Amino acid sequence: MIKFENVGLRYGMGPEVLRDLTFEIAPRSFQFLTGPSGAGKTSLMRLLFLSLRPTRGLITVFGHETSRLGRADLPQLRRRIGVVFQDFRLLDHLTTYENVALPLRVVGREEAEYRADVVDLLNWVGLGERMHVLPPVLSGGEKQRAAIARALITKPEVLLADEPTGNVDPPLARRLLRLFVELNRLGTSVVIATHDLTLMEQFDARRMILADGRIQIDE
Ligand SMILES: Nc1ncnc2c1ncn2[C@@H]1O[C@H](COP(=O)(O)OP(=O)(O)OP(=O)(O)O)[C@@H](O)[C@H]1O
Repeated sequence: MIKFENVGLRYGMGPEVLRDLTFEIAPRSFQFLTGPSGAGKTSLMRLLFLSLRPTRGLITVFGHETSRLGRADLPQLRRRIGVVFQDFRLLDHLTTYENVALPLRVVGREEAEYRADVVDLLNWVGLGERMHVLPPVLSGGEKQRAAIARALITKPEVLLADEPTGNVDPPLARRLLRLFVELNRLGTSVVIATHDLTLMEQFDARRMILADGRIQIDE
């Protein structure tokens, strides 16, 4: 569903930070993306989300070779990919409920039609009681779960999460992992970028390991 062939990336005139990446993200698959700090995990996540273009090689997303796509084609493909950013990116003037509902609102859906789905999802991530508060009042773990719910509300085919357990304590990290595993069982492909070894030890999944700009895959 996402395919990289000999992909390379450099920023400006700098050295290549990613080199010769060839791999696939299969439908319904689960993988950890790992590697030392600065190895390029965030850069690779941005390539997967089409917010960066590779400097060489081919990236094919849902059957579309991305170098042939114009800017106007990207939003439609991106809607099929959910992303949880390291810094959550919640809007502080909207409630938790409104933040999660936002991706539906921006595509013109009526609230009456989606309200129950948003409430169900908030309950699923354990934020049912917190849906009417503003993000500044949420704890780090609650913000994380709100960001996950917002990424999932459009029922994406792939979920990308960058260090989703970076700001939470170990019991909550385990809970978030269970949430991702459950999501994967329901059919979504999951890519979790993390350097948290304890997290990876809790679930036997494919590991994509970045080092010196190259990728090694442990199936
Ligand atoms: N916008 C940018 N401009 C120039 N260089 C960048 C930019 N973003 C990242 N880099 C460089 O690319 C390399 C990979 O960075 P990236 O943030 O992708 O790594 P990472 O594995 O996510 O690191 P961390 O685990 O510390 O978040 C680093 O050498 C970084 O300095």
